[in-house]
Amino acid sequence: MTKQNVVVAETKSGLAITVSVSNSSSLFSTVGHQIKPPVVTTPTAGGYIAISPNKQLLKKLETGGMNAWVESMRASSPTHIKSIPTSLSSSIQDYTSWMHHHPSALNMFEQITSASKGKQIVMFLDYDGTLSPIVEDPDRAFMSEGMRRVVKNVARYFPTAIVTGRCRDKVYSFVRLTELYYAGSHGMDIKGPSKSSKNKKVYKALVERTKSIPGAKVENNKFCVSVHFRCVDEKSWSPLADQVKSVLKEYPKLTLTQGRKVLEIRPTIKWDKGKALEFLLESLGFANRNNVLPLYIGDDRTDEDAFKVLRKRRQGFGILVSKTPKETSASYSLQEPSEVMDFLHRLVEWKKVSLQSQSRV
Ligand SMILES: O=P(O)(O)OC[C@H]1O[C@H](O[C@H]2O[C@H](CO)[C@@H](O)[C@H](O)[C@H]2O)[C@H](O)[C@@H](O)[C@@H]1O
Repeated sequence: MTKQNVVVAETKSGLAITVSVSNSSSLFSTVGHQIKPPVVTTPTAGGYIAISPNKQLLKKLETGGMNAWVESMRASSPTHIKSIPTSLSSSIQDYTSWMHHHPSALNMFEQITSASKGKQIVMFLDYDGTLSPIVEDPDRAFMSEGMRRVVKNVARYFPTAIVTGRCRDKVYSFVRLTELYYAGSHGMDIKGPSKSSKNKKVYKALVERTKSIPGAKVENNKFCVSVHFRCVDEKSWSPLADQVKSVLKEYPKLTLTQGRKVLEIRPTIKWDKGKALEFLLESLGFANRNNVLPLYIGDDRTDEDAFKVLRKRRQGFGILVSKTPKETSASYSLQEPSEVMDFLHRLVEWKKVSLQSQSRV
């Protein structure tokens, strides 16, 4: 059984979460940043929410169902949303119905702020596709100065955390705001008993086996590895999946998830963005308080784990960033990062005004 010690520590760049996995065979075990003595938390049972789709994906790989696998890659890519209907009128109908169930957070702004009366808003923000636009080169997914300013302001009024699939250092190099909390690698930092270099081996193996596929890009996220296929010709998706499969076979402790034109290879541990959200709430002293309103804004499948947690807790709101209808557990939607920026800006202005009126009373 894998035992996880979760450590929370203040660092210059925010809050470091370290999950120490004492199972020596676990993948990507490496030394995290452990500043305070460990607060031992055994993540509760209930399982790793992303496990069933992962199992399905792996099964597809094992059974050689390459077509199904490539279908799955297509389905995870916004330009291949299966539900896009062929006729314009049914498309409009679907969109209208989806918006009815997931109205724009900008239009629902008053409802959101009135739900926060007497409560502390805690803001959780995904990075890619939420604070920065999706771009071809993952190393150039920069955040605009305007977005940085507004996030800085949000953090002046509300505890604010970035929860990302990226490694913490990398996302910090993009965001560069010391006043935020950062939860990297889908909310986990893993500390193992030894300075294992398995993650580097997996990274190198993936680089080696995908180098003949034009456009494929492998990114080392410290505890996870991303294989990007945004710039890969669709004809090569199947051979690319084949190569990823061959690496996965050598590391049975690895699991596979999908993001936006990205295959994500990560350790199988009971940790995801939902658990990270709960852990952050607890660490900030907000766990069992009903005077807290968590808001989580994200665009990716991995953000669904956090949306589900908020639904389950019947607390706060998940806001999905998407231009197209998608199955989601989020309550509200925003179309793109520029709308995220507007929403955050309005929130800051609303808070300023409410603080001013409180001080007049
Ligand atoms: O949790 P997130 O902050 O949303 O990070 C998830 C993955 O985001 C990055 O990939 C995505 O954005 C890239 C840059 O815009 C884009 O090129 C790629 O197609 C997207 O999937 C990041 O590079 C991954 O490592 C993260 O896991």
